[in-house]
Amino acid sequence: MWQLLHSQSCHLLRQRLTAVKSNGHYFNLLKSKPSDAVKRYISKNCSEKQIKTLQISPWKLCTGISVGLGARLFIGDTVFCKAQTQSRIIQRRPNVLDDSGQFDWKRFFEYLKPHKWLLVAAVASAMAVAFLNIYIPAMLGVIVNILADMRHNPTADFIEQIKYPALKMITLYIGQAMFTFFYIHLLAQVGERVAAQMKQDLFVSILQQDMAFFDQERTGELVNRITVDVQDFKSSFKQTISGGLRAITQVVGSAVSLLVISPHLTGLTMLCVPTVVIGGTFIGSLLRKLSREAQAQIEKATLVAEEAIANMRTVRAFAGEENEANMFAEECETAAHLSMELGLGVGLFQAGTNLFLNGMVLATMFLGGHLMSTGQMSAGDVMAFLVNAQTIQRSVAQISLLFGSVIKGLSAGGRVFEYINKTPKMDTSGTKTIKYHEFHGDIEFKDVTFAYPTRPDAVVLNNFNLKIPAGKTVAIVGSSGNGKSTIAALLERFYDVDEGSVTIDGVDVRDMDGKWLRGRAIGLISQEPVLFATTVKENIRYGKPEATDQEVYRAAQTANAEDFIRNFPDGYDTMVGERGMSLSGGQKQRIAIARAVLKNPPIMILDEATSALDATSEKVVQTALETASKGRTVLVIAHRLSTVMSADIIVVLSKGQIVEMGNHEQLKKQKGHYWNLIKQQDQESNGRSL
Ligand SMILES: Nc1ncnc2c1ncn2[C@@H]1O[C@H](COP(=O)(O)OP(=O)(O)OP(=O)(O)O)[C@@H](O)[C@H]1O
Repeated sequence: MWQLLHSQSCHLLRQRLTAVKSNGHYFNLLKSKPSDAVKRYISKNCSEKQIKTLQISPWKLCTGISVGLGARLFIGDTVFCKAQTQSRIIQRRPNVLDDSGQFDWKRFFEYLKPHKWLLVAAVASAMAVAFLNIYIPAMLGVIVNILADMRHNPTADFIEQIKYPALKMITLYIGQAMFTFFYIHLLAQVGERVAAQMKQDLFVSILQQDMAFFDQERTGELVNRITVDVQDFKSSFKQTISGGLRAITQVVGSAVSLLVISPHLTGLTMLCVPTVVIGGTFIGSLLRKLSREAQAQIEKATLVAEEAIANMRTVRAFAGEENEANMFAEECETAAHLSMELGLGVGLFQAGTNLFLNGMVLATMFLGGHLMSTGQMSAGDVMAFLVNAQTIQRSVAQISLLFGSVIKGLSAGGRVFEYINKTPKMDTSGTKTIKYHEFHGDIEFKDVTFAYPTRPDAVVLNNFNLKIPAGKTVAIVGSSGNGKSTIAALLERFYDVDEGSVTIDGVDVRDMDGKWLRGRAIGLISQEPVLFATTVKENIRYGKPEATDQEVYRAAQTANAEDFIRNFPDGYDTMVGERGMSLSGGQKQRIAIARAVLKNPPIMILDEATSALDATSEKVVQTALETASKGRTVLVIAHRLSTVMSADIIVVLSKGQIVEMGNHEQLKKQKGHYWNLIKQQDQESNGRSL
């Protein structure tokens, strides 16, 4: 036991030590005083509260489980914001333990509302079982009294006396079995329906969030909420209603029975109830906090594994398997410790409760025996009292067991509701569309100033102005990180400009119906075409779900993809693998072009569409792009200048500002920025060929 206490306390200490890890150096509170560098690190990175936490003496932490657990529960989480050893994990959303994940009771009842009658039936059945469980001891008491009478009066007709109570008892047992079946079956229906609805709403809510939301959230974290958290919540809900409600009813009902049987004995029992309630509520709130931490840590471990598996090629290419395994092990270890702390807390609580209740049973027997000896109670009464008291004991033990599950369920539910209730910051109420025959495709960026929401201080475009005439191809070039892709993102309205406007045919994109803008008006082909793990045909059809097979084939022809698709044994029904893994870069890109062409958008954005390809594939894809772009307004974002020479207008961008503009010949003559970029790229490619 002491070892366990010691390991818990040491673990607390270790967590505090990791909090002060600076550039790979640990400041060991046990052994040394902090160096100046560490002091500087602490004062820069930790709040006053955290510094106080770090200054806790190790001996105080090691003075036993109450202090250890208490310290962990009260001050543990303040350390967590910096308590990371892997830079990848530090990037995690910082407010995972804040109040935004509070359980939304109102919303929860809204989910229950459509199934209220099923729920009422389930609850009624559970209550019926509880009442039968309360009534059965009384009947047992009657039977025991008959048996006891038989000893004193052996001539009485036993069968006659026992017949009705025994029949009643059988009926009670059958009733109990039936209602047990009903409440389990009905509850499963309510739980599954509510969970399915919550999952769907959560997914829809996530899909509607701004791009800024996805810039800071991690895929694994979001997937966890849809799967693990909803599942945990559902299990907890079912257990609470079935076990918890039944147990509470049994406690109340049995307590009433006890009162009827013997107020004296019951008085003794009731004396202890307030202590249980107050103690339970207090410890419950502490354990809930600990459970949230443990869950967050488990999720973190999952994220590490998920990221490594999703990027297996990169991991293998950098021989990073061991590193990933170590990182995962470290996160798992921390998660296991937190869960053990939770288990310890729940265990202590449950053990304490059981001990307390067993003590009560002993006291009851002692006092009951005394009342029997003075003739105030019969043997049947004492028997009924004991069975009732045991029902209470079992029920309370069950409640304390459910405790952990309720805590887990509430925090999982809180995390689900946090995202279900999250409203996107961007205003998506715009409804304007432009009729196809009125659509020209004149694009204008007017006095645009923009910084990404996740980095509001880094202004990417400052007072930026650009007109893209309808039907022309405008290429934006410039060195890396200058804001080229940002221009495309603003035209697609992935983000809203901070100042100024982006218009298409004079209509502000903020006033447009976003679905129409991205689904119909603009086709985007980016550097890394993302394909879904389905057939070639379905991937192309993603551009226009209602497209016929003939339309899909025509789009593939335009994208120069028909030949290679037909050469696959399964043709258009070939499965492309996860993210299109079983296709070459050039093939993936041409399928992406076909997908964009299928929706026949008047505007096309080609964002570094060929930059990930080798020279041969680039030529094939470039030809496909030229065919696909005919008759449309095209915005080309390019790093490689060889792909933009035929553009009508070439815009040279530097630090978010236009520094040169004209066609290839004009800019070449000017011998300015464009000329320098060409020379620079020539040198780079010569260097590469050498
Ligand atoms: N989602 C984002 N959140 C925050 N900052 C971003 C985001 N995307 C880009 N940035 C930053 O905005 C600036 C402009 O990026 P952008 O992608 O527009 O450059 P680019 O000219 O297209 O670069 P490249 O040629 O390398 O693709 C960069 O400093 C980049 O770090």
